[in-house]
Amino acid sequence: MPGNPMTDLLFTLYPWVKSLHIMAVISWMAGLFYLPRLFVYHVEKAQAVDGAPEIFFEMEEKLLRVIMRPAMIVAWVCGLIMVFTPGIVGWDWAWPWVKGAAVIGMTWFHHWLMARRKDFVEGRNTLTGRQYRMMNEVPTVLMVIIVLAVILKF
Ligand code: HEM
Repeated sequence: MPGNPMTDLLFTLYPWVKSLHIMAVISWMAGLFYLPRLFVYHVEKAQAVDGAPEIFFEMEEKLLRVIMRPAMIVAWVCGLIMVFTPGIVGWDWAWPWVKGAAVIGMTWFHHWLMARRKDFVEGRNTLTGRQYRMMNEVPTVLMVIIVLAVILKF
């Protein structure tokens, strides 16, 4: 639809929005990979050292609030702007649906981590280091699915 000012604007912005999307996704993923690792050491090591649990609380809270939440919001906003840019997403293909499902899974995982942080703060964490190590594979698997979906466009 050339000539429509809104469409023209979305086309002009598209490479910039995509760049911002990828920057946000990198930052979000960094936290999604690292926070479960912090939980592993929080469970297994923190009790042995005076003052260590408080340091872990602060690191976990800052990572979620300062890096992960803003990055998730920017990734979603930029992703949705591209979804509404005509001609970018072909809904007849499988990849947008596969990516959409994986991205919802990634967002669920983010909220799962938030809930586990709350458990730590309230002293009612029940998961072991091994369980947190296993949950660390969730964002890895979802990332592989998402990257293959956006690159192969099956
Ligand atoms: C948060 C919700 C998300 C939405 C709504 C979304 C949506 C989109 C859309 C519509 C595109 C444009 C596709 C194209 O230009 O052909 C795109 C590109 C891309 N997305 Fe996402 N995305 C999201 C999250 C993610 C995540 C979590 C990752 C990585 C783990 C990711 C990785 C990418 C990459 C690498 C591209 C560039 C692909 C290319 O060069 O064509 N996205 N995204």
